[in-house]
Amino acid sequence: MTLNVLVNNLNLTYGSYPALKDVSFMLNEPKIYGLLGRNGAGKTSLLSILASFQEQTSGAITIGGEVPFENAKIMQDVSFIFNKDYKDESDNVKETLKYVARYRSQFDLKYAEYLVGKFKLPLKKPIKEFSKGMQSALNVTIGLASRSPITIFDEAYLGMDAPTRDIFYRELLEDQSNHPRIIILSTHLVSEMDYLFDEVIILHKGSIVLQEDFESLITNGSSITGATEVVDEFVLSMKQLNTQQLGNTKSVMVYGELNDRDLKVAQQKGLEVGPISLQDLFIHLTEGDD
Ligand SMILES: Nc1ncnc2c1ncn2[C@@H]1O[C@H](COP(=O)(O)OP(=O)(O)OP(=O)(O)O)[C@@H](O)[C@H]1O
Repeated sequence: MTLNVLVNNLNLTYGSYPALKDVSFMLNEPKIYGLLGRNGAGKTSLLSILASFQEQTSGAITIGGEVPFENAKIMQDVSFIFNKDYKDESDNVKETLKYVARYRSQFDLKYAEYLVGKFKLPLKKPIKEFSKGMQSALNVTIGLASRSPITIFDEAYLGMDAPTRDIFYRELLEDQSNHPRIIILSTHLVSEMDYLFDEVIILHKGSIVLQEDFESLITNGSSITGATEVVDEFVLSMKQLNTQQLGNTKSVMVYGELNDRDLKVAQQKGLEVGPISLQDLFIHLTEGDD
């Protein structure tokens, strides 16, 4: 079952500070959505509204057609995994998993135990004595094993070392292919995680600046590099995203599919045509006046 998420002209202000400005989007397929944004862009604010942790100032949000705030039925179907503070948590992994299994109807305890083994988490040690990375691994275990129709990971990898993050990413892809649901991953680690995303949403200063299918985003963007005057002429009528100049060599990021003729002309003129990365695009779309 896929619950769709509809967000319409959502605003959130803290005092007079506008943290979210007219945010609208729709998630209606069981996919992995990458939510990208720089520090303070509003990712956690947005995700905490989706998870009913707080209410918006104005605008509408529905999950499966229902308003999620203080809605016990919808809250059952949404898991929000964030960097929880476990400093007072004297329960161990075993007790914690048992507790979660009691209130998450789709929780797969066997799978959770398998993940605990993969992450090599001690079963009997109190969680407050775990390292930051171990606590994150436990959070991820709970998030994956809950199998909630809407699962949100808000920078869930914090403190994990590279091999541990790799286990997280592999398990995420494997479990998503067996149990498709709406997964939202908020992250700064764009180049490391881009292959996980089916769709990308970029939030900048509280507003959505892009929502696009990852494949088409990457195939529609190119970088054109060569002698400045030749590059300038070639990209003249194209949508230009970013420019870098090094001596007389220029590199321009363009958006819009290049046809065979364009590619032939580029070759004849000695231009190098390369792919763009999501990271390049992210940097470009979120750079600016700071
Ligand atoms: N409780 C709060 N009171 C006042 N301002 C807040 C509060 N929570 C967040 N903000 C502000 O709202 C803006 C968005 O914060 P938010 O935590 O949503 O961003 P983020 O994209 O998750 O950032 P990061 O990537 O650094 O975690 C920031 O300017 C932040 O200072």
